[in-house]
Amino acid sequence: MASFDDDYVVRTFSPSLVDGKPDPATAAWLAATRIGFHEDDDPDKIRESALGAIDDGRVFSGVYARTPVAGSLGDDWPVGTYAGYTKSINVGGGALVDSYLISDVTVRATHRRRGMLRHLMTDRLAAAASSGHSIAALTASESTIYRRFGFGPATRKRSIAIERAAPFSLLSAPSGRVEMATPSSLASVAPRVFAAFHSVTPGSVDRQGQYGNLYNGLDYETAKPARALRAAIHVPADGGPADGYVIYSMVAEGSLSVLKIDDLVAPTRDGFLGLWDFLGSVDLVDEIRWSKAPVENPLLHALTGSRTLETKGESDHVWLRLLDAPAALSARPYSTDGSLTLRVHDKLGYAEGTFLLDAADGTGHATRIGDNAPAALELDAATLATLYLGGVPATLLGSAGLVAEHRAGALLLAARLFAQERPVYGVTDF
Ligand SMILES: CC(=O)SCCNC(=O)CCNC(=O)[C@H](O)C(C)(C)COP(=O)(O)OP(=O)(O)OC[C@H]1O[C@@H](n2cnc3c(N)ncnc32)[C@H](O)[C@@H]1OP(=O)(O)O
Repeated sequence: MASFDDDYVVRTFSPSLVDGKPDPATAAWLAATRIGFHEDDDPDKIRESALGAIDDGRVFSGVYARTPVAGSLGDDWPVGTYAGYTKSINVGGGALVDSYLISDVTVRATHRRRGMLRHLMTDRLAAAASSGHSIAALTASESTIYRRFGFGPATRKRSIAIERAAPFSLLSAPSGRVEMATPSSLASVAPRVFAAFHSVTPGSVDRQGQYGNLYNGLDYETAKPARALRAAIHVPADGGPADGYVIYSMVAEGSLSVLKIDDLVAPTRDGFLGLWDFLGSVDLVDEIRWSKAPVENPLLHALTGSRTLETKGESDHVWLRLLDAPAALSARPYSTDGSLTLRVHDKLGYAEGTFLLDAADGTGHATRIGDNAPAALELDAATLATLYLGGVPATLLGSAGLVAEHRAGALLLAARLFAQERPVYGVTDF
C-alpha cells in the first residue's frame, strides 16, 4: 500500500510578492484555502491575504500531490493548507505570552479524511514546541475537530441584537464624550486603543496586519474603500487620547434599519459605556447588532430596558493548546494562594504527566513531578487548556465530567486559583 510520502510532499515556505503581486506558490496556496472555505477567487482578496500574511510573518505549509491527475489542479496547488505564526495572547494580569497561532487549515474535498490535517497538525505543533512556544491557539470552523489534538475552547463570543423602538439610555451616565470620526482617521487611534484593550483583557489575541485595512476605512478583505463604514471615538473626561472606538455600518433589511457593529474596542468602562450611549442615541435605527459581544456583558446591566437585548447566538471563539505546561502555567497570575497537583493525559505527549502548581501572592510556579505523586485533579490536555485561561471555572468543568477530583475541595480551589480579574474575552478573529 502506498504511504503518505509516496503520494504527497509537504512544502513549508514564507509567502512573498513579485512586482507587488503574490508569487505563484503564494497565490496558489491562498487560492486553495479559498476553495476550502467556499470563498471566491477574487485576486484583490488573494493579494490582501498575501500582504497580511507577510505582515504577520506567517509560514505556509502545503501538502502537494506528487502526481496530480491530468486535467485537475496542477502540482503547484496544495491539496492541504496550514498557516502558523506568532502573536501574543493575554493570559491574565497583563502577561502577554507569544503564542503559536494556526489559521487557514483546509484539505481539498477530494483528499479529505486521509490524515492530511493530522499530518500537518502533528508536524507543525512539534516544530512550534521545539521553537519554544508554550501555547498554541486557533479558532475552529467546527467544534468537533480539535480536541483530539489537545485544543480546548478557552474564550467565547456572543451575537447580540438590541431592538429599539426609540433611542435608548443607560442607567449610569458615562463620563467623557463621543465624537464621530472618518473611518480612515482611525489609523492613528485604533492600534493604540486595541493595544490598551489587549494589555488588560485576559483571552485577547493580538491582531493580524490585515486589521489595518479596517482602521483605514477600507474593506478588510479587498482594501477597496468601504464607503458604508462609519466611525466614532470616545474621549475621556480629562481630554486625554481616545479610549474607545466603534466602526459600524447601516444595513437595510426589508423595512428594518440595522446598525451593524463591525468593530468595537474599548478598554475602559467609560469608553465602553460611552460608545453604547452614543450608539443608543443614533436616530433612524430599529436594531443594533454586534457579533463579538462578551458573554459577561456590562451593557445588559447598564441598559434601562435590559429585555431589549437579545442573545442571538453564542459560540466558542479561541481554542488553546498547552505545548509546555509548566512554562504556560507559570506565566499566568493566580487569584489566591494554594497548591494543586494536576495529572494530565495528552495523546500528543506535550502536556502528559503530573504537575505541581504552587501559587502565592498572585504568581504561580509549576513543575513536572513524578507520576507516582497523588494528584488532586485529573484531566486531559484539552480540558487543561480550557481551565488554563480561567474563562470556565474548574467546578463547572468538573460538573461536565471533564475533571476528576481526587482530593476533596480541589475543584473549588482550582476555580479560585484560575479565576481572572476581568472577564475572559477577545475581539480578534484569526
Ligand atoms: C484552524 C482552522 O483553520 S479551522 C478551519 C478548518 N477547515 C475547514 O473547516 C475547511 C473545510 N474542511 C476541511 O478542509 C477538512 O475537512 C478538515 C481540515 C477539517 C479536515 O481535514 P482532513 O484531512 O479530512 O482530516 P484528517 O483526515 O487528518 O482527520 C484527522 C482527524 O480529525 C477528524 N476530523 C476531520 N474533520 C472532522 C470534522 N469536520 N469533524 C469531526 N472530526 C473531524 C478525523 O475523523 C480524524 O480523526 P482521528 O484521527 O482521531 O481518527
